[in-house]
Amino acid sequence: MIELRQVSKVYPNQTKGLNNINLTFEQGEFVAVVGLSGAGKSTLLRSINRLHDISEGDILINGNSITSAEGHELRMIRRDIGMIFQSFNLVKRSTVLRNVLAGRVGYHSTLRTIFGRFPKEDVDLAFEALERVNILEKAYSRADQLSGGQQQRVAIARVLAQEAKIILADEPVASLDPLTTKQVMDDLKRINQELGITTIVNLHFVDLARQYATRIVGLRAGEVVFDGPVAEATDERFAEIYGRPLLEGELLGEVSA
Ligand SMILES: Nc1ncnc2c1ncn2[C@@H]1O[C@H](COP(=O)(O)OP(=O)(O)OP(=O)(O)O)[C@@H](O)[C@H]1O
Repeated sequence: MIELRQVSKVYPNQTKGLNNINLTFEQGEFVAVVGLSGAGKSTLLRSINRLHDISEGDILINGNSITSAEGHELRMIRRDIGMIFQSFNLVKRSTVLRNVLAGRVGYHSTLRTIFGRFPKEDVDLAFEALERVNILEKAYSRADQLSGGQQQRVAIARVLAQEAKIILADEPVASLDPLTTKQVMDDLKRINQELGITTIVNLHFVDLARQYATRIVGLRAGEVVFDGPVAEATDERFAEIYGRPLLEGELLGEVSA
């Protein structure tokens, strides 16, 4: 479970990224966070795994405060949280397998991982993860030889190899075409259902959020302005969230197979 209690984030230049956020995410939920550019979606995700510090409030991961954790405790909490970024964040000149094995670094000493000496169980986990996202045959390809969609699936496999219990995906499909978008979103959804990994996805496209999530959180100017099931997330409600009717470009249209 993830709990945000009265969380605010003020950037050093005084911009308010989040304003008194109270949210609870149960284990196994698939939640889409939507809102216009600058609404605070990235700030929210980055706060959850403490990629940056919050200014006020507390964030609890399975009852443990990540806000006040340090050293070993912080590393242990972070090990359970996998991040997926719009830009994939792979080591482009390394093989796919090496990139997936990077998900295991939190389990070993730095020295061991610098020399790339991962135990066989880790390699088995990495192959299993690649199989789950259907790119097993790319294991020995260089990451930069893969298409954008395949690279994003490597990033998902890395999180699986990490054995993360929470996936935070920050605009994971923003640089992908509609077909690849569907494949990546399908992977995320399948993993959520099969493994019960709590998944929080920032999405720009409202339709995509409605298609994949079970719950939608709407942000505006750093505040939660909608939190409910997909069925309640109508165009009218989104018009309220956005402060104006939806534009064509904010609706992707149904992504079909
Ligand atoms: N490093 C930073 N320094 C100062 N202000 C920032 C920083 N990062 C984000 N902000 C500001 O915080 C607010 C929330 O930004 P955030 O990136 O979280 O929004 P977002 O909903 O993810 O938007 P986008 O889709 O454009 O990334 C915005 O006003 C933004 O300009």
